[in-house]
This record gives sequence, structure tokens and C-alpha cells, in this order.
Amino acid sequence: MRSYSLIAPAKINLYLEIIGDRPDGYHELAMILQSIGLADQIDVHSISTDSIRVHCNHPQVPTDKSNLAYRAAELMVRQFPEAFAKYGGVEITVNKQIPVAAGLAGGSTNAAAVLVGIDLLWKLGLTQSELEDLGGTLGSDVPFCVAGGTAIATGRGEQLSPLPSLDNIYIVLAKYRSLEVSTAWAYKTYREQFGHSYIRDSDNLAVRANAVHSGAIVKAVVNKDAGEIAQKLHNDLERVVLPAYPQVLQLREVFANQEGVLGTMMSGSGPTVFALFESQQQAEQIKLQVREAIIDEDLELFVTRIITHGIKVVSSV
Ligand SMILES: C[C@](O)(CO)[C@H](O)COP(=O)(O)OP(=O)(O)OC[C@H]1O[C@@H](n2ccc(N)nc2=O)[C@H](O)[C@@H]1O
Ligand SMILES: Nc1ncnc2c1ncn2[C@@H]1O[C@H](COP(=O)(O)OP(=O)(O)OP(=O)(O)O)[C@@H](O)[C@H]1O
Repeated sequence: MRSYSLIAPAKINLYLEIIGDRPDGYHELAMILQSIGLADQIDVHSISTDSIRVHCNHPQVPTDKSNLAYRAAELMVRQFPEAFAKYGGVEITVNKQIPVAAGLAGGSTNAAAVLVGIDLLWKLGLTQSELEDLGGTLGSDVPFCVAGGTAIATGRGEQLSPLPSLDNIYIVLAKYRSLEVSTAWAYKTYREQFGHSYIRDSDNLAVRANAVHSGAIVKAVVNKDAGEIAQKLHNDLERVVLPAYPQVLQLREVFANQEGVLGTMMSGSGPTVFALFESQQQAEQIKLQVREAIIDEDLELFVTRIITHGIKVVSSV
């Protein structure tokens, strides 16, 4: 095969607790990550020149070495020079549907798709765990994007424990098109404001990280109880993003005031806010109501659902 098309789903954070700081500058986390139906399409194919080329339909996404998809291809070239010599370069086309810098892991899922795509193109036969480990060197969210579904993520976010798949939960996502939040800024600001309350003893850190495994939201996920999951949504980064970005706070409040919303939360470092529903019909209805409540052409709204997979190959030629 010379070419693969892959679906690269976005994620939301059902739970994000910052439990400590780390000597490497990152934060120790306890999260529950969830794949959603909103996705980019990534095409990868072999080219005769020994180069990496990236194309993207979104004007704000770079196509040079700063693109995470490019960096994923570069990593594969470094790791597998013989396969690169045998199969040649790679051309990557990103059809971007996931909002950029939104807290939805858009770049991370593109990188995950490129790792999976090149593994197939070059017939490397890497295991999922090997792909996740490679992904972890590119970004904290990349291993989850390789795995997909529903998972507890600890460490920097790269240590995954799968949870039973959720289904039949519908989502409205809301994001102001022109509003972007830097992930590095969100963590740095959290550390400056709340760092004094961190646990610094590594044994206790491990205990806290393990606590999420038996936490209330995990029980709700295991019981597939959408109402209970929605009640237990949590994201520590809201503590810094909501005060700094009143528009995000407003979205949270507008969702919270709509009847039929099971729960609402900011995803990751924001600024996307999501709300959970028991039916697609309810989600579509609330999308209309939010559109009427906030008259602003900058506001993007999407209806999607929770899904059970990560990167998926849709065609090969
Ligand atoms: C906010 C989340 O999306 C929630 O899933 C992730 O924690 C961020 O994942 P990501 O974008 O893949 O993050 P990375 O590319 O690894 O890191 C971006 C920046 O976020 C900060 N960062 C990230 C993850 C982490 N556990 N602690 C951090 O402090 C670091 O400043 C880092 O420079
Ligand atoms: N393939 C890519 N898709 C989107 N953005 C990319 C990509 N590669 C690099 N970027 C850059 O990365 C920045 C963050 O974009 P991205 O959409 O990955 O953020 P995010 O959804 O907040 O990620 P996360 O939830 O993992 O923190 C953007 O400003 C963009 O310029």
C-alpha cells in the first residue's frame, strides 16, 4: 500500500486534577480522557523524494516543522532510517475539522495518526504500546490519541489505564473562533497561583494519582451512568482560565442554565466548553438555544458524541 486515510478524533477531559509539580517542569496529573466524534482526516502517502511534506486546509495551522504531524513523521524517520531509505519520503494532508488551540488535542491527534499511518506505510508492525511510547515523546496527549476510547491518564498524561467504553452520550462543544488559550500559559499560571498547595512528596503523589482509579467519577464511568458522570466533571485549569477569559465563563454559565444539560465543563486548557446530553435531539435543541442566547458570529457550536475508538484507518490504496 502507498497511501492511507485515517480518522483522527478529538478528545475532551471529563476530569483533570493537577496533583503536583515535577522536576521536568511538567505537572503530575490525574485525568479521565474521552474520544469524541469530531475528527480530522489525515492522508499519508509515500513519495519518491526523501522529504516530509505537510498540507493543511486550515490557514492558522503551520505546515513546517512546527506542525505536530510533521514532527511525528520526523520522529519516524529518525527511529527507522532503514525503512525511510526503503520507502522514501512522506506526504501528509490534514483536513482540519477540529478547532485549533481549543483544548481538544487537535495537533496531538494529527501526530498520533501520522505515527499509525507511517507504521502501516513502512510495514513496521509496531504494537499499540510502542506507538504510544513514541507519541509520548511528542506531547503528553499523543499516547491517549493513539489509544482512544475512555481512559485514566496519569503522570504527565501519558500513562494510560483504559476504562470500559462509554456510549450514547451526546455533546455540544462551544468555542469562540478567535479565542485561543496557550496550554503552557494555563499550567504556568496555575503553578504561580496554586503551586503552594502542591504535594511535593513523591510517595504521596503516587497515592493521589492512584486515588483517581477508585474515585467517584471512575465508578460512574464503570457504571455507564451519564447523569453521575456529568455531576462529577472537574477541571482544575478552570481556576485560571475562567477568570482570565470572561467569554469562557459566560459559555459555562449559559450551558449551566439550559434545561436538559446533564453537566458542563471546559475541556483541557480551554477555551472550548462542552455540555453532555442523553440524546442527540436534546443536544441539537440546546445548540439552537445557545445560538439564540449568544448572538455572536465568532461563536462556533458543534454537536457530536462520545466514541469508543482512537485513530482509525478508513481507506488504503
Ligand atoms: C491540557 C491537556 O490537553 C489535558 O489533556 C494536556 O495536559 C496538555 O497536553 P499537550 O498539549 O499534549 O501538552 P504538551 O505539548 O506535552 O505540553 C505543553 C505545555 O503544557 C505544560 N504541561 C503539559 C502537560 C503536563 N502534564 N504538565 C504541564 O505543565 C507544559 O508547560 C508544556 O510545555
Ligand atoms: N497538526 C496541527 N493541528 C493543529 N494545530 C497545530 C498542529 N501542529 C501544530 N499546531 C499548532 O499548535 C497549537 C496548538 O494547537 P492544538 O489544536 O493542538 O491545541 P489544543 O487542542 O489546545 O491541544 P491540547 O488539547 O493537546 O493542549 C496551535 O497554535 C497550532 O499553531
